[in-house]
Amino acid sequence: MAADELLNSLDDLPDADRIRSRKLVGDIVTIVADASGLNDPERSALEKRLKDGAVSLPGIREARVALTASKPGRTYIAIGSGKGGVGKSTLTTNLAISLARMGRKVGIVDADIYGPSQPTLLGTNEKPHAENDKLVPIEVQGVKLLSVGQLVPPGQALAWRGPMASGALNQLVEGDWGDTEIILIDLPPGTGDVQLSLVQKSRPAGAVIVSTPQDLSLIDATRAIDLFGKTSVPVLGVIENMAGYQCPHCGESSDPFGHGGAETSAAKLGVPFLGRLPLSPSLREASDAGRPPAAEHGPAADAFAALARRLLEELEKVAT
Ligand SMILES: Nc1ncnc2c1ncn2[C@@H]1O[C@H](COP(=O)(O)OP(=O)(O)OP(=O)(O)O)[C@@H](O)[C@H]1O
Repeated sequence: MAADELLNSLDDLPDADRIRSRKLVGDIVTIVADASGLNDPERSALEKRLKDGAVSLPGIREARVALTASKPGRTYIAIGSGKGGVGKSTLTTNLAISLARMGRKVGIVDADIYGPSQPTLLGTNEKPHAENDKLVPIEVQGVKLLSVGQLVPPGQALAWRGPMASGALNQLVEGDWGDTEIILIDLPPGTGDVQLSLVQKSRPAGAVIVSTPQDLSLIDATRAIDLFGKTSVPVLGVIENMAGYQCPHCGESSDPFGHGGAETSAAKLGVPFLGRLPLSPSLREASDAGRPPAAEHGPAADAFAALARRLLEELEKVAT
């Protein structure tokens, strides 16, 4: 059966009126469905009916279902990576600031128990306080922040085991976020239980995967894409970081981690490519000093703004 015909046959499913978009890559279908007005058990039942219905059609081996409208008016976006050190936290900070500069009310949940770096990246050591048993995010550089790094001394979160880490991370997600519209969740690198539980609890509208261009990082990024697929969270796109290096002295360009690998992998996996950022010593220096380039003017701020715009474009596709 042709792909179009196959997608049209989804219209015969019992919950077809809730389907907002569908996409077929090979024999895997991704369905975005509107779950507004449903409580948690009803949402789970809808998800199951759509999945079961879709895989009962000939030609569909796997169905990934993303439900929208989990928390009205607020959108969570998970920022993940298969491995550490690829620049996930740096991108989260700067994307958040770019989105805030576009007029959005933005928050960051720094859930990276292995290296909560948002306070450093945003140049703050202010601690949040609690009100009515909820943590109240601090406000810094135009964004709100709750970080695991604000709750424990440096290095201590590492010792947390699954349920303890998940409990603490939920407190961050369920903080008193007020009128915040978009919350970026800086996930711990990798695809283990802590990530899985956090994604299941916060039910992000979508996920962004950060990868460097080289093979090993891409294999891990593919695992991260898989984690979101299994939890029915649409991947909004892949960002390639540390792609290409221009020597500040001689001006010659080189590709220490290869070039274009993340874009090729994204195309193969049928997920959008949001863009790339070069390896830039000035970005690292500014980040270490708590001066996110997205808050300033210049090519780096423009590059982050372009990524943020692409992110919003992809978000609109899954949210409508
Ligand atoms: N494009 C870039 N050019 C140069 N340095 C970068 C770039 N992106 C990130 N870095 C630097 O790489 C280091 C790791 O970045 P970051 O902490 O954002 O990665 P991460 O993926 O969040 O790692 P982890 O999850 O292990 O904390 C930092 O020192 C950061 O300043």
